[in-house]
Amino acid sequence: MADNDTDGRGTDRMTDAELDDLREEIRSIDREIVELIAQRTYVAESIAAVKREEGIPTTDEQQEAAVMDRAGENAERFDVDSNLVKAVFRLLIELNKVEQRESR
Ligand SMILES: O=C(O)C(=O)C[C@]1(C(=O)O)C=C[C@@H](O)C=C1
Repeated sequence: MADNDTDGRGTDRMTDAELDDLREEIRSIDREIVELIAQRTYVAESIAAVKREEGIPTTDEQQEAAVMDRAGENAERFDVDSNLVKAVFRLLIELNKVEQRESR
């Protein structure tokens, strides 16, 4: 970052340190997100195994609708854009469906 610390109080260095800390926080959150996605995928693999044994189809539209409803409710609870959160969950469901189909 350019050194434009004109007030002589080290503001720039402070800002850099603050940004580093915040980005470290994001890095740690990103890792947790991927860990949770992996956990969700493992559980879905167990669900897929049960479905296979029982001869139940991979896709359960009612369950998908319940997941999407919950995503919307949780987004509102945490004050984030519910359409964007639902788009993320749509991708998570698709990820599981691809994996479930591949393991059939
Ligand atoms: O709950 C299930 O039956 C799942 O297989 C999990 C899941 C999901 O990712 O939430 C995936 C596919 C189904 O269509 C519905 C939901």
